[in-house]
Amino acid sequence: MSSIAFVSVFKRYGEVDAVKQLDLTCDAGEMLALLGPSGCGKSTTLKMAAGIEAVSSGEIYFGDRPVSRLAPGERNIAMVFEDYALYPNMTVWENVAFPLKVRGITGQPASERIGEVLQLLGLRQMADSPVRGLSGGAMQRVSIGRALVRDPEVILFDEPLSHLDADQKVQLRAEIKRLQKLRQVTSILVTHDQTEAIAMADRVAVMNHGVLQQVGAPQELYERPANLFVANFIGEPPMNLMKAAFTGGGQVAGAGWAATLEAARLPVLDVGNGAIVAGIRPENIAVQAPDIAGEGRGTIVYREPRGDADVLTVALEGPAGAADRIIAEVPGPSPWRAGDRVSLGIDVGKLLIFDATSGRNREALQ
Ligand SMILES: Nc1ncnc2c1ncn2[C@@H]1O[C@H](COP(=O)(O)OP(=O)(O)OP(=O)(O)O)[C@@H](O)[C@H]1O
Repeated sequence: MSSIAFVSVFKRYGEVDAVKQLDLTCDAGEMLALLGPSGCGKSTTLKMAAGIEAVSSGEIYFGDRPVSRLAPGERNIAMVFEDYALYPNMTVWENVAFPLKVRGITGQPASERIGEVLQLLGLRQMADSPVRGLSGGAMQRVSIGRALVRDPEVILFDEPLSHLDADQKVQLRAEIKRLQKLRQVTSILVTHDQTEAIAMADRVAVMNHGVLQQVGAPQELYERPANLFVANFIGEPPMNLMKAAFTGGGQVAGAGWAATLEAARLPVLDVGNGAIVAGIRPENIAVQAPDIAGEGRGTIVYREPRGDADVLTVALEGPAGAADRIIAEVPGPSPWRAGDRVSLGIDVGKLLIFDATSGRNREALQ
């Protein structure tokens, strides 16, 4: 078991900088998710760890060992791909046996390991079935079995759940997490799906345009996003992000709302007069009767019932009519309907302040 460290890694494809100045470590035994929109450089990062793509500059270490000049076969990694990459005419057993066979491990030692892995993955009953004809979930289990069977130093998961239906996704992500923890295999997971990253990974690295934006535990990214990109990317419905300004006395105001921040936060937040953006998550806004004092008033323009929650879009009442719209998420079913006039109570302790130009969270640690 070893860590994986990217040190000042760049990857250029001609004119395109796919990965820029990446400094990132996946600790030994950890599962680290690389998360970001299409084209952000997450697959390229994974391919460089695998040795499928060469780094343009910088170094990748497995533990203390620099690996960036080693061929994939010399790195002791296993990969799990989104399209399973199995041999369809071989049986489940034969597919899992394959990596051992190519390394000359056969007979009793191989059978024991294959049997154990099939047991772990609940595949014992289908050992003799051809892979062709299995469900997507079962196929992906087989490819996980094939990855685990030879105890690799590192497993690289490339969008492993993207072809599965919702039920299988939920089941398999729990399964992968369980096995990864049980075997303590250092793992990197590439995904564009934040639910998947948050459910499976110990830490999540968010990338955009080839640049690492933030790395941290899921809760950390959610509660203390380092910048506007992460704030907007993590969370559904997304964080409300509104142009705002400090108006004196610790008060921050936008179009149709105003909140007073705790004095202790002001030395870090109310600095200079650069433009700011205020951020608040929908669940940190209370929706109440219009006569109750709050941080703003408005009218519900849209209500989306989600069973256990209602997502309410509120058009605030602004001085010049051009006020913000705020999304609030309240426990459901709620009494609120489109057309209701309401008062909004913002949980000011959860209100974040970002520099509008750099996008940086003024309270970010990194
Ligand atoms: N072989 C290649 N040749 C040229 N450009 C490439 C190549 N592979 C990737 N790129 C470019 O590098 C950038 C990063 O791509 P990458 O596939 O790593 O992103 P990604 O976040 O994994 O996206 P996706 O989820 O769509 O795979 C993109 O601009 C992409 O077009």
